[in-house]
Amino acid sequence: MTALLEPETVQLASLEGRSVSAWFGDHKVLDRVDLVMPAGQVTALIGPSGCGKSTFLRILNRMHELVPSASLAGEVLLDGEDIYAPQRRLTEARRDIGMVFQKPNPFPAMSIYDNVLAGLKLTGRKAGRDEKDVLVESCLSKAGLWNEVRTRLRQPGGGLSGGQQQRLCIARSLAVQPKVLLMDEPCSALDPTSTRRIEETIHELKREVTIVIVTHNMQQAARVSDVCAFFLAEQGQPGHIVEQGSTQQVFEAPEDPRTFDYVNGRFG
Ligand SMILES: Nc1ncnc2c1ncn2[C@@H]1O[C@H](COP(=O)(O)OP(=O)(O)OP(=O)(O)O)[C@@H](O)[C@H]1O
Repeated sequence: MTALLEPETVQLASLEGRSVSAWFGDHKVLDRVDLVMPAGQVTALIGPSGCGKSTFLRILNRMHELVPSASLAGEVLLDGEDIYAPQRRLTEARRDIGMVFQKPNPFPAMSIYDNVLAGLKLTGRKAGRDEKDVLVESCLSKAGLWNEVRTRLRQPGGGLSGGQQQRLCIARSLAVQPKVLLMDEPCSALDPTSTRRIEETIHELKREVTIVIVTHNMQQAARVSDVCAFFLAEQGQPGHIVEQGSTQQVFEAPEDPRTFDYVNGRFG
């Protein structure tokens, strides 16, 4: 059996969208998006509501195709390999590229311990009790939750606070050892203290997993990300990237006046 846990093994991977377009039926919502999300860095996707950030994020781990009317064009390269290539399995992309959603979604009646391990069944990996214990502790520690739950691992995940539930969901994502973690507004349902805890967790995690985060919070994008992409959908046009670059450049010296206006809160 493959060792379940190799704490010293860091698999940093880059993700790249190449000329990604997306449709719902005949409504085109993204137009030829090119974006490199560098290995071991945090990439923030920002932009007004409806400009296609979440759609782009869902394309990155093949969730977009779950919507019956949805289609797409372009490529998504994980370390240079197209996740949409015919020989690549859907489950492979979902294992390599995890997702944390806006609303924390642990299995509420399942124990904290079992919540962390919930994804393992999907990947078909088997583990003994000791191995599971090590994995649960490791993932909860990485998600910044271990000290708060170590004495109540058998209690239901639904009994945790919203912020703790979100960190539990991060731990659950980490248990299958993804190469990339996608986060779709992970703090929007949380209070400021829980938000800061998640942001600290993101800082810690980027040492071992590439992170892509959608956020409406400009301060958060500036605090957590290394790279930033500004999406916009103008006057019924499909969403596209207006500007991308280092977060410092996008926030402090944007080239496009629309970026300047957006990051300074002038619209959206
Ligand atoms: N399941 C769906 N069916 C049809 N249209 C959809 C669906 N999901 C999103 N859309 C449309 O696609 C466009 C992009 O939506 P998307 O949610 O990706 O934008 P967003 O930038 O993430 O918005 P927000 O910041 O509000 O979450 C919008 O016009 C939206 O109405």
